[in-house]
Order: sequence, then C-alpha cells, then structure tokens
Amino acid sequence: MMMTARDLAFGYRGTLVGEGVTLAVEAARVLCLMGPNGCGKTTLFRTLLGLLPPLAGRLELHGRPVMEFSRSEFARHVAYVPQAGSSYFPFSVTEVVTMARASRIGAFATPSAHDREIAQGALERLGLQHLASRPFTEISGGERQMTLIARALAQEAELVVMDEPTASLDFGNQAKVLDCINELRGSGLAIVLSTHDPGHAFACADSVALMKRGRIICEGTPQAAVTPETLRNLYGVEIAVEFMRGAGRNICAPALGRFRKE
Ligand SMILES: Nc1ncnc2c1ncn2[C@@H]1O[C@H](COP(=O)(O)OP(=O)(O)OP(=O)(O)O)[C@@H](O)[C@H]1O
Repeated sequence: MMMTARDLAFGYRGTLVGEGVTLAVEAARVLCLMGPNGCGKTTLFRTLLGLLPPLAGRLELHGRPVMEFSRSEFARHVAYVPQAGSSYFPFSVTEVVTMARASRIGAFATPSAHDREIAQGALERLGLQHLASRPFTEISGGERQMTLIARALAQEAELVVMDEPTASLDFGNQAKVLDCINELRGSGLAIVLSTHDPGHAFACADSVALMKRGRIICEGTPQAAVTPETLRNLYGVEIAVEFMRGAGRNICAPALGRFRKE
C-alpha cells in the first residue's frame, strides 16, 4: 500500500472539516473522490499532501507518517495538480514544467540537460510542445491545466493528486486528460483525483469515495458506488446513470423539469 489514511480528521486550525476518513492508495490504481461543493475534498487533499497537519488519526506514505517527510523528499513521491487559477509570474510553459525538477536538483542548482529532457518529454506526452515558449500568464485556463499536469509528470512521482483536473477543460482536453490518467495508471502510477462529473468515475476510476460533510459515506467500484440512489443521497437531486453505447461507458446527468421524479 502506498498511502494509507486511518480514521483521519482534517481541517484548519480550530475548524474541523472532516473526520473518520479511511483510505488506501495503491500503485496502478485510480481513486476518485466526489462530493458537493464545500464538503472538504480540497482540504482532505491538502492534508494528504502534508500541507495541513492531520487533526486526528493516521496518515502514512510507505508506512511513515506524512508529516515526517521533508518537502523535497515528499515531492519525489507525490505530485499535486492544483486547480489552474490565474498566475502572476510570466514564466514560460517550459520553465513551469521544469520547476517540477526542483525536488531533485536542489534549491540553487540549475536544471541539467536530463531535467530539460524530462520536462520536454512531459510536454510532448500531453501535446503541448507548441506552447513551450509561451508565458504561462498568456495561455488559456485549459492550457494552464494541461501544463500543470505536464509539470506533475515531470516530477516523476509515484502518486499524483489531482484537484478537479478536468474543470474548465473543453471536451477535447477532457478526453486527453482522462486518457492520460488511464495511461499513467498503466505505467504504474497511483492517482487520486476529485471531480464534479460522476461519469468520470466510469471513465478512469478503479474505486470511488463519496464524501458528504467531511465524511466518506460510500466507497467501492464505480459500478457499486455511483448509482442514482447514492448520487441522490450525495447531491440531493435525481441523477440518471445510464450506459451510452457510443461512449462505451456509463454517463451521469441530472434530471431536469419533467424528467424529475417527485
Ligand atoms: N483556509 C480555510 N480556513 C478555514 N476554513 C476553510 C478554509 N478553506 C476552506 N475552508 C472551509 O472548509 C470547508 C471545505 O472546503 P473545501 O475547499 O475543502 O471543499 P471542496 O469539497 O473542495 O469544495 P469545492 O467542490 O467547492 O471545491 C468549507 O466549508 C470551506 O469554507
């Protein structure tokens, strides 16, 4: 087991956001976390990343408490893809991706030819070569998101935590990211991601955890955990979960107006 959380409580100084969370993250597996706005997904991720100390319970990476790792040591194991907000520093896309090598080259050393090669390879893997010299501040939100995923790849971590990696992406880039997640799993990486589209669980997840008010209320395979009943309980609305032949998987959509059951 790569990362384990046992009876974890998490939150901010003086504010409990969630508790009782038990999770296991394994190599070559994708764990998908879903839940309504404000239920605590980002706060849990910040805790898994060692950015917030656990308020109770155990959180371990390879059997060692996460809080015992130095930041650079942790970064050699775990990469984070945050939600792509705005950026104020006009680094080029290549520079942003190359920064991922920092944990391996030390704070004041310059990237080697090998580091540059790895960064270049990550850009190529996501089809971003054409953006390489563009300032990060002057590319679209979707392009920034893809760049942050490339940066996580360049970090060569074994676990990648992605906070809503498909938010703000068009269908083309959503498909690219979901394909990329499946490919990364195929190459042995562990992935933990959050999403607001329950259908994405069927596209890439091995297991799904549903979070409500800071607690995991249901966990299992996408087939077992993502059903109209569990989604109604989670989001408080009727949601259709149906197999779409053209897509080759289940798709979820909220029922509106005359399709809504009383
Ligand atoms: N820095 C902070 N200090 C105190 N409370 C915070 C802080 N940041 C977030 N919260 C609170 O923690 C709770 C969980 O927020 P969090 O961002 O983890 O939810 P989320 O599930 O990621 O939401 P979303 O789907 O909208 O991104 C919310 O009630 C939020 O107001």
